[in-house]
Amino acid sequence: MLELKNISFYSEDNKKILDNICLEIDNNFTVITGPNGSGKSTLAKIIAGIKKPTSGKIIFNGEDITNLSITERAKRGMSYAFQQPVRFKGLKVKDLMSLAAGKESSLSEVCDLLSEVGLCARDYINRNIDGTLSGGELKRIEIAMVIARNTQLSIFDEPEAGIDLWSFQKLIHVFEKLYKSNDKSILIISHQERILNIADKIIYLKDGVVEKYDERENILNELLKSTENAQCKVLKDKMEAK
Ligand SMILES: Nc1ncnc2c1ncn2[C@@H]1O[C@H](COP(=O)(O)OP(=O)(O)OP(=O)(O)O)[C@@H](O)[C@H]1O
Repeated sequence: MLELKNISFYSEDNKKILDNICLEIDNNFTVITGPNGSGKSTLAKIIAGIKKPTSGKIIFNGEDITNLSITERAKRGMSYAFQQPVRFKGLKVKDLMSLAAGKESSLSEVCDLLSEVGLCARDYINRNIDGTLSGGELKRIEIAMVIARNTQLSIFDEPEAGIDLWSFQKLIHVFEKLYKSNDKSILIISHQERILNIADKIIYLKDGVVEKYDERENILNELLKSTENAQCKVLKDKMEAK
């Protein structure tokens, strides 16, 4: 479905952010994880068309989409939820859901979507999408929008960021349902063990390079162990410093 061929990305000040990424992502539930600053968001933005790679190609369903805009990619079946949600001036929540679904959504459809992401429909349906909504509320509305779009590939950048534990628990079910109910694919950038636990495949990025890419069962234990070891080392260093 999605193929990344030799994708590299350099910032304006010529810093290497992604180095020759080669990946094939099939119809499944894939999680990209890795340390802060390893290039996860940059890679997701390159896939969605928000950033252009410095070199390399992106193939989606056999078509080279490297030079296509976000809108053109969206038309071909890709949607993206930002780590920092965007505000849509002059639009109400219910309008946004209809726009995302590409049809006039009924009240009950919008209510279902909002409750999926843990928002009480009655309180939010007529709210304006503006600065009066909290970061977590905006984030959940944006996730609901991606669900409403129901495209072949949905990309979520750190859906857990700014979301309380209770809503996060619900979101996990939403992702599972979205993935299992139809043969759509999900690509999530996440540090959360609970999301890693439901992935089919995990991509581990480090310093702009794919260090590991495998089925969850072949990679997760090793990843968690290395995180534990890293945490132990920090603790040990702190104790030794005392
Ligand atoms: N336009 C830019 N100019 C300079 N550096 C950049 C630019 N965009 C990203 N970077 C740097 O590239 C690296 C990768 O950033 P990116 O946001 O992709 O990381 P990430 O893995 O998603 O991190 P996090 O887990 O903290 O969200 C970081 O060191 C970041 O500071």
